[in-house]
Amino acid sequence: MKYSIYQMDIYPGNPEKNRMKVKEWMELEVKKNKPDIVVLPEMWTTAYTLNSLEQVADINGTSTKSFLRDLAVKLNVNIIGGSVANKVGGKFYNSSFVFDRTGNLVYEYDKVHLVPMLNEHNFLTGGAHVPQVFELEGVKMGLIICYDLRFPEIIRTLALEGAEVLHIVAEWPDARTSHWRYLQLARAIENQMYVISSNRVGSYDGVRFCGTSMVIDPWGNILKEGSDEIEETLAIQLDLGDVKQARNEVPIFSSRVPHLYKQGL
Ligand SMILES: O=C(O)CCC(=O)C(=O)O
Repeated sequence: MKYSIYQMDIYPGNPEKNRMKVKEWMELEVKKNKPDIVVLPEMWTTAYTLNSLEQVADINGTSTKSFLRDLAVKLNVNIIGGSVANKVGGKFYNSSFVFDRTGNLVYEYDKVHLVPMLNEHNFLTGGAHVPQVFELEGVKMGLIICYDLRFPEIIRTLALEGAEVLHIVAEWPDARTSHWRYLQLARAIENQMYVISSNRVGSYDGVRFCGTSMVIDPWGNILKEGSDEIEETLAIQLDLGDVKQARNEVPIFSSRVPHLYKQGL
């Protein structure tokens, strides 16, 4: 499975300009590396322009869905569509869309965990459902958004439901780069899954974002790591058979004793 991950800088509050930028990147990238799957970062149409959501957010995901669907079909590529600010029924969500190469919307998810450090509760509504497993190219996968990474229980649930790859789309600030790196490594090792992340670079409103997008294998080996400041593409071919091998050699899933674990945790 070939991946191309876009570690992108984002024009604040300018969906049109960001869509043009992503289109150009994807067209070039598909020509150059022929990926099966491309990955975009969190809130890539607007950045964190929370004060202007009324002006810049998608409505019912309409613009983003038609943009991503068209690209998926035209370029014959699966798209993990990062996330976008999205107004649904008068409320704003941080929403992800995944399209397969035939243009089917195979998954959508609204970020469940809102970030107190960004006062997100004053602007956004948290999603009503934890992430679910979806499939691309016959492989079971999951997707979480940024702060969700701090909640291992939702990722364990994905692994228990068969996910072999976890995607993380993010705008993670450089004030906590070490958390970003170690938490991803821990999630990969404890769930014996690939972790693939796309984090933005650049700055907005006095916050610098740390890039450091990663590809980690089920043993916790870092196969690729982006820089902490420049825009770049991480292109890589993965052998997903490694997941079964890791789970056979260290069989943590059959060693679990869930009847002893506190219910609801
Ligand atoms: O958890 C963190 O430190 C950063 C989270 C965040 O910035 C986000 O979810 O957008």
